[in-house]
Formats: sequence, C-alpha cells, structure tokens
Amino acid sequence: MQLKDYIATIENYPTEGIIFRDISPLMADGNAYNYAVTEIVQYARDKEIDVIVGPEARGFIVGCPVAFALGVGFAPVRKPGKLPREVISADYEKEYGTDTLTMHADSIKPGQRVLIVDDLLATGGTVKATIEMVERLGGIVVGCAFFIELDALKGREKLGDYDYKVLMHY
Ligand SMILES: O=P(O)(O)OC[C@H]1O[C@H](OP(=O)(O)OP(=O)(O)O)[C@H](O)[C@@H]1O
Ligand SMILES: Nc1ncnc2[nH]cnc12
Repeated sequence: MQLKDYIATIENYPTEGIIFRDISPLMADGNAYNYAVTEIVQYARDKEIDVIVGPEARGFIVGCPVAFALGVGFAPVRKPGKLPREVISADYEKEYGTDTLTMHADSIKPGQRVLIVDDLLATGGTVKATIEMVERLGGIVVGCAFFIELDALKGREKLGDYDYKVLMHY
C-alpha cells in the first residue's frame, strides 16, 4: 500500500470534542512510512539543511528518519521539564488547550538552516512556537513539512510566507 491509499484510512477518533487523526496505521506499514518520509527527504534535499527540528512526540517519529536520511542532526522540541540543560521556551495555543514548548539553548547555532518537521499541522500553534524558538537562537527556518494538514483549522495562516510541504490534506 502507498501513501495515497492512507488518505482514506487514517483513523479518526472522536475525543473530547475534537476529531483526532492518528497516523499509527501509516507508520505501522513499512512501505507507507518509507514513502512518506522519502517525500519529505526529497522536499528537503536542495535546501542545504543543517538541522531538523521536530516537536515531541510525533515530530520525532517523522523528523528523526528525515535527519538520518539527510545525514544531518536532529534537535528536539520538548514539553517543559524534559530537557536537562539550559532551555528557552515558548507558550502557544493548540486545538485542545494551551501549552509550553522548550528547546536546549545551544541546540541551534546562529546561521544554521533548519527544517521543522511534524506529523500534523492543525491550528499551527506548535509550529509557530517552534519557529519562534529557532529564530530566537539565530536559526534560519528554510521550510516546514508535515504528513497531514487539517485545512479547516487554518494552521497555514500562521506559517505566513514560510515555505511548507504537506503530503495529505483533510
Ligand atoms: O498545529 P497544532 O494545533 O499545534 O497541532 C499539531 C500538533 O499537535 C500534535 O501534538 P500534541 O501537542 O498533541 O503532542 P503529542 O505529539 O506529544 O501527542 C501533533 O503531533 C502536532 O505536534
Ligand atoms: N485533530 C488532531 N488529530 C491529531 N493530532 C492533533 N494535534 C492537534 N490536533 C490534532
């Protein structure tokens, strides 16, 4: 099975007023997972990326294989209290509440070219907070890539003019 076949099969779980899109069935299929990661790697190839940045937790699932394929580093964005060294943080609003994200203060060097990767773009709160932190550290956000965009939540608007790639739209 390939990625396009998963557009109809991503599981939708109604939970507390939102429809939760779960990419586990896609990731469980080696062909589909490989295909989706490869699409993002192709998108990134000519961007001269230095570091992939991915938010906890599902951004790790997408971002780490992309970083490995490109032979570049991976910098995690984590929820508060998880990273052991000095961090910077950003507050943000998401589909189901407000939250805070953190990054190690030395995870991006000034001038490094960064691709932000996650499984899903919903309200755009997560990616907006991530962009803010990367730029505060002096990184250059050269693109953002997602498996899925929930179009109705208008996360795209928070991305402004940043280049972005999405594999599946809902
Ligand atoms: O565009 P947004 O409205 O910010 O939503 C998208 C974010 O929400 C989900 O993560 P979540 O915060 O649920 O964390 P998890 O991956 O640890 O479950 C998803 O993996 C994205 O990171
Ligand atoms: N509707 C949704 N499904 C899965 N992950 C999400 N993160 C934010 N909104 C989500």
